[in-house]
Amino acid sequence: MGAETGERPAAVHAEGIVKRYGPTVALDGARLTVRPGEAHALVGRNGAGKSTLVSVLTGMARPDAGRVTFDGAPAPAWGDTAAWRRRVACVHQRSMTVPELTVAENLYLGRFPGGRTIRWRALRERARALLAEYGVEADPAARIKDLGVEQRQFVEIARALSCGARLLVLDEPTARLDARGIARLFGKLRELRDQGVAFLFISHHLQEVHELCDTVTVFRDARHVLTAPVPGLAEDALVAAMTGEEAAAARQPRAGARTVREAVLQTEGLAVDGHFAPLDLTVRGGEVVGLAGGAAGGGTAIGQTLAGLRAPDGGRITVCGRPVRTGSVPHALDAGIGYVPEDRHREGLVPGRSVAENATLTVTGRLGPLGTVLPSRTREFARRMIAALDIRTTGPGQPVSGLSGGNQQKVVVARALARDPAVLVAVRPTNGVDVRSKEALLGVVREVADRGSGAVIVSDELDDLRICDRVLAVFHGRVTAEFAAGWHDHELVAAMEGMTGTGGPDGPPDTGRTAAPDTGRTAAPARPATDGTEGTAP
Ligand SMILES: Nc1ncnc2c1ncn2[C@@H]1O[C@H](COP(=O)(O)OP(=O)(O)OP(=O)(O)O)[C@@H](O)[C@H]1O
Repeated sequence: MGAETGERPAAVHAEGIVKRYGPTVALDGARLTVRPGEAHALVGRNGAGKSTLVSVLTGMARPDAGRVTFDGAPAPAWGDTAAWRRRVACVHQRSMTVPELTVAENLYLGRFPGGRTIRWRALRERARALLAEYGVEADPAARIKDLGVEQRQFVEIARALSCGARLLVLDEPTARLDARGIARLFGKLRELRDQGVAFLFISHHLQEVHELCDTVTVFRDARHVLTAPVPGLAEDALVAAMTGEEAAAARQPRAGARTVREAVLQTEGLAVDGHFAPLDLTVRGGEVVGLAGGAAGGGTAIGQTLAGLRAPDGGRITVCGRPVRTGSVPHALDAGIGYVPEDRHREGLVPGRSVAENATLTVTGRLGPLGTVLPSRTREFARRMIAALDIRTTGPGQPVSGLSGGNQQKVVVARALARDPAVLVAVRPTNGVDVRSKEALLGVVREVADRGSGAVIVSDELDDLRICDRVLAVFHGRVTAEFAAGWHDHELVAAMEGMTGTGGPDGPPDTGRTAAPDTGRTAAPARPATDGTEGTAP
């Protein structure tokens, strides 16, 4: 924001922050300064201390040492929640709304106007006015659980800012949004910034940092290592600061020529009304197949149906030629389908259990004993996975609740691999995982296929799809095009958004994530898929 705000005290300034969790030093003398009206990114590898700093800056965690000021004034007293809320607003990695309550109730949770007697009609009217003030389209009477991720986040932003704060902290807000949702979120953030709101934005998507932020701070191993203006900062330099290594050439495993074996997974006419049309899919051993599409495209529902979490309205699934009873998680598991869910919090982990236990528990084993897996094998498998997936933990015995978000996601992937699945079905497997760990994780998926299993990756992340031998674009629940390895980003992005067979040869620059829909792209023609099983790139 330049000279006019340069003299003003920082929106938030933190220095010398130390935070320990038992033997883990989550922050070690960390510092950060966000200027008024600034869009400031905070990046770093999984476990670098970003979310811990967010907790300290929002009054949710008490640092062991250090100082925080807002607008030059000392941070509120520990425990004075209302005072913290007036200083800083926060949208967390995990939704802090109450799903069963209405939008209006959530907006005024813990601060119902009018004292003890709640006047519901007046509350809804107030909520309506508040939502309108922040340009949020949501019905105050709707239950939060019936809203999409994006609307829920906007409600959280409105709630957070309505307490008077001029500083908004967003911890991985784009992790569960598709390209259109991200474009709308960024539009809203830019509007808020024009009104003088500063924000601290945490993301593993470096192109989002470039798109939205003026300044970036890098944390590594619990410490501040760099603060620099975003324009002119090369991505290599940013990654080097995050990893402490010289930037390596892209090591992303890519699909290549492979031995493709017999079919490990087949679906015939598999369909869920309102989610996806009859799907005939064949995945062979040695093959990684991508289902490319945004969150609402139907890919997630396909993944859930394959995993037995959803009962299909029609169709069959076979694994290695044997029929699988659909709509049953135990049968899918027994048949050899390993599953990485999109939402690690809801479908993923048992927080109180250790990394080793979680890595070997099956979904159905959640409440029961560890089944046939012996503890020593459990630990051994966990050790191998900790190394292969680069999980930052004090050891296999650490409870997963003590792991950072990205490291928890890696445990979910480890668990899906524990049973040596015939086919691995992974929905957005690198969600929340840092740039370097992403390479390791995708490399592991590639190896699983190279050893003879099949894999299906459901994602709209181009990096996830790059390791696939072929990619089927899914739009509005239908496979609309098929691409062999070697596709161009712009043609796949266009197909994911339902644009098949339009435009000319030039596309938007490759960004790694599907571009927002308003980037003015033109797409190369994609060949429409026939049955979703065979095909070549256009
Ligand atoms: N409640 C907790 N108990 C024990 N250890 C914790 C707890 N919260 C965080 N840690 C540890 O502190 C370190 C920093 O974690 P933090 O969540 O701040 O990382 P992060 O940079 O946000 O990572 P990610 O990108 O994966 O979200 C990690 O080693 C983590 O295991």
